[in-house]
Amino acid sequence: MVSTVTGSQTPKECEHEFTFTDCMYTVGKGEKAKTLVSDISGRVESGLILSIMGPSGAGKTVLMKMLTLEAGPGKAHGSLRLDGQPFTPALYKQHCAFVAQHDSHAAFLTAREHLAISTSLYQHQLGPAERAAAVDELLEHMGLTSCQHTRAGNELVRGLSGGQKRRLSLAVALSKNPALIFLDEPTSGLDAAAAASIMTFLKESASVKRTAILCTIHQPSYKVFSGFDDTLILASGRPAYYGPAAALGEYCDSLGEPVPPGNSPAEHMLELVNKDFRSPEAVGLVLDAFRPTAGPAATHAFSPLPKTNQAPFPRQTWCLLRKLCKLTYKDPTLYLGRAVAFLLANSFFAVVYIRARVVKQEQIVSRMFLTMWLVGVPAALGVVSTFALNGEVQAVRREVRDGMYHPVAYVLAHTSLQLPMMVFLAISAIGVPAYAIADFNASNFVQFTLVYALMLWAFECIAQLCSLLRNLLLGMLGFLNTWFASFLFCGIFLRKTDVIWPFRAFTYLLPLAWAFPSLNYFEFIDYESIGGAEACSNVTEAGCFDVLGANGPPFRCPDLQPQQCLGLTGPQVLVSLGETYEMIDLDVSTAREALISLAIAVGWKLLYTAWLMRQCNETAVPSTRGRGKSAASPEPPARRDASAV
Ligand SMILES: Nc1ncnc2c1ncn2[C@@H]1O[C@H](COP(=O)(O)OP(=O)(O)OP(=O)(O)O)[C@@H](O)[C@H]1O
Repeated sequence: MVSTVTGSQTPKECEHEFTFTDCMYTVGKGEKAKTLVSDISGRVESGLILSIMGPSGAGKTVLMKMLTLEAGPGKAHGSLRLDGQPFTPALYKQHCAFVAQHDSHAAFLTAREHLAISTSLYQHQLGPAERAAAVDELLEHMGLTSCQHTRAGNELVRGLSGGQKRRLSLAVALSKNPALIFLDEPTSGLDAAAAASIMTFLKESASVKRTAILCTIHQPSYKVFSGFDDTLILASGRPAYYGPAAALGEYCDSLGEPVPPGNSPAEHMLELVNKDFRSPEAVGLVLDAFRPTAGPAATHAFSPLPKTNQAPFPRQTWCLLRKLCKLTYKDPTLYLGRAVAFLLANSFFAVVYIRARVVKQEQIVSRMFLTMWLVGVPAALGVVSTFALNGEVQAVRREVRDGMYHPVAYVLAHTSLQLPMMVFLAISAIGVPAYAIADFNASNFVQFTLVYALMLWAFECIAQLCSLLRNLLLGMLGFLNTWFASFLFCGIFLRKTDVIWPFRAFTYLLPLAWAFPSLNYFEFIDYESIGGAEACSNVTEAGCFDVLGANGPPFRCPDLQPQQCLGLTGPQVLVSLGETYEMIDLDVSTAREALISLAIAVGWKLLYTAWLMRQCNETAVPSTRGRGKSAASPEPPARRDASAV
């Protein structure tokens, strides 16, 4: 049995301190309730690194999520305090930063550009020269000066190495000057040398920047482990050791399990508590031997937490807009690549329907269907946005939680760029295919383009909404299904009135049904003389298709088959088509339809914004209820001292 440890004297004065006491996390209810972590306590202060280690399934991720106030499926209990104050989402936002296990940099921005953006948001009070100096200092501090102009890269684009990316993530976090940084597995996926170099930079950041660092780590090498000040080892959700990393070897001795020569204490201890290597009873003995130590009753004196103000809202929007513009220029995925894809796809359809380029009776229906393909196919390619934005939104959620900017600033910046890009995409989609190849009526080019751009924007907003689904595949399927519903219920295949409820809602809420009538109107309305089928000349003589009286609407002879003659002028054609395809209408109010399209797009955008804000604000503060008397005013635990074991 290991003796109870009195612990070293916690410094009575320190800059900042984060404590977590008596932490417990449970999922499920009643008989199915399961405790994932329990009885976990620890503390970390400025300048020190606390590592949370444990074999796979020990509860590191659960604990890290709980400490960073991330909402999860279960209930968190315990007391978290920063400088003695209850740890709230607001305190987290102001004074903490999180470095996720998977870096989420914009692949096409360089290390310097990433830091320039984070610095101008976090340190907005500095002038341009001071900010540039701050970026230089961060680059130098994290050893990134030599690769400052290298883009971050991703699986497809070469860029920074894994270790450099991790250091860039740390540098971005440091640009906030946080009191506390949480790191999730900072060395995972790195080779031994890169992991050791990360450790060096972490130590330096803690001591030079006076940051408290708390990180989870799976299996540290000796070099990495020796960089930690304190360590908390978990197994089966319980603490197996908490104290100075340097004292772990002695603790193993006291357990009667000395560290074998050539092994690191961390490696040895992790084997002692790993159920894959030892029996549950043997692991249980190690866990039972651990005695948590009560903290000293002394009150601490802390330096005041720095006053951090988020950049003013217009500045946030402006910085994000600049970042997004830069990305649009450098990253072809989102817009430039799609513009080319639209051009190629629509050119294909224009060539397939090449005979319809001559406006004559036999080709009018083909021309209408060509319009449908020119509209429908690029709309479906909005799925690319769901894919691209799913990655981006993960970074946005994290940055918003870390207080870099407000989610509405991001939505505004994104929308300000998105709107002109929709016009650009519309021109790419129809410019050459519709007007050069298919010879559409150019007199309404501007109106046609604007309605088309509005329709694309509505789909873009739907794609954005789908990108919020955490499962990318479900997001993409969600978008494609919505697009398909829009296509099916656009009014060509089914009359609105024939669609049963609740499916009829699709005919009102989705964009194609509102864009298609206007686009056909703009294409056909100005044709003054349409040649073709012989029947048409007879028809004219018979008086059909004439304007009734002076101002009446055009009409078609009741006994005339549409395939014989659809009309000699654009308005007549619109009337004829409208008899078969209900949504085509000579009397369509294009302004009204455009406003409805706009309202649909704005509706989807508002839905997206609300959901994004909800995701960004999903936090869970552990409750202290139901944890007994000690939980009401828990004391932070004392660090174990090497000499005390
Ligand atoms: N939502 C949940 N419902 C039920 N059990 C869960 C849930 N989340 C996690 N667990 C369980 O809690 C335990 C701890 O999981 P956690 O992900 O924290 O482990 P870990 O230490 O981070 O492991 P690794 O290093 O492999 O990531 C595991 O046994 C896991 O199966």
